[in-house]
Amino acid sequence: NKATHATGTGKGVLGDNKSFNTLSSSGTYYLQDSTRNLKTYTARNSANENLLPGTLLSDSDNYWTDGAAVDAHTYAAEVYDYYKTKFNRNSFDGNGAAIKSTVHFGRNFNNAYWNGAQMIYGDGDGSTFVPLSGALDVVGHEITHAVIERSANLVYENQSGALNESFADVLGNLIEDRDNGWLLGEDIYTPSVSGDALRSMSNPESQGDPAHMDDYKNLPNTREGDWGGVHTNSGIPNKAFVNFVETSGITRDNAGKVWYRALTSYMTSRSDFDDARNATIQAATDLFGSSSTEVTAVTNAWAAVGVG
Ligand SMILES: Cc1cccc(C(=O)O)c1OC(=O)C1CC1
Ligand SMILES: [Ca+2]
Ligand SMILES: [Zn+2]
Repeated sequence: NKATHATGTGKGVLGDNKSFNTLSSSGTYYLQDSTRNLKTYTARNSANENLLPGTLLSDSDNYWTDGAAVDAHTYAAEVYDYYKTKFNRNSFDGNGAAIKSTVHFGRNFNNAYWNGAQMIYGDGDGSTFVPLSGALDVVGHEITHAVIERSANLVYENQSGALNESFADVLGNLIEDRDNGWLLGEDIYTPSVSGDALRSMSNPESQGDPAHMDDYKNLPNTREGDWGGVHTNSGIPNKAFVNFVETSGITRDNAGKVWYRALTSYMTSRSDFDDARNATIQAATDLFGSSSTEVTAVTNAWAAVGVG
């Protein structure tokens, strides 16, 4: 008998109820959404990347109690839908590529990343992080790394790497779509501390990150130097995006269209902050006209962080 679509239900990492597409085959349900080409696996706490993607998650009654898996699957569906409906992009490659997510990678693993082929989520150590798929902005960030790789393919070091991180933060928060929500990872970071986050786009300095070129951190291009500070110098383009949204009165959707068009039409692997400024000005010009308030706002937004 062939596999058929089913609807699973379950609780996410934070105990919230949700439903999602699963596949039913020979009496077993699988975490596979064939309408969006999503598959969610478990590494069963192995840290061996050679065993990825691991085991496709299955369940006997389609009621799922693995919160990390439920969130990885449902949030990947939300990210897929965002790219499809807002930008008419079918998956990260634009061609319906399978979005594979593996949860429970490693032990106490405080990390989440795109490894060039799939997403990998650790469970966190319970004090710095809870399972990292439990935040929509994180899942949006990780899948956007894949979109970036298949478009501008910004090299993950120095200014191009900081742009890679920034575009992932921007899209992650646009997809999460919270009121004045410019924090990253707030839902899964330090469960015993409220109000903090991994990063803040509106106030990078609050997490020790620069919000202006004057404070650009010249870190070594090594693992210890975070490849030239890609997760910290991202504060500068992040702040530029927040300036753009908050001074122009543009909708978040239209701001996202400007950034997406810059990324996919004008930026390349070695684009630096000045190139990103020019790309976003060109994209705003394409979409709203050279004398539009949007073009003025995006120009001022970069100037305010010392770019241009
Ligand atoms: C938690 C974490 C550790 C290392 C790299 C990344 C990474 O994906 O760059 C990472 O995920 C994030 O930054 C998400 C957005 C909060
Ligand atoms: Ca957020
Ligand atoms: Zn990242």
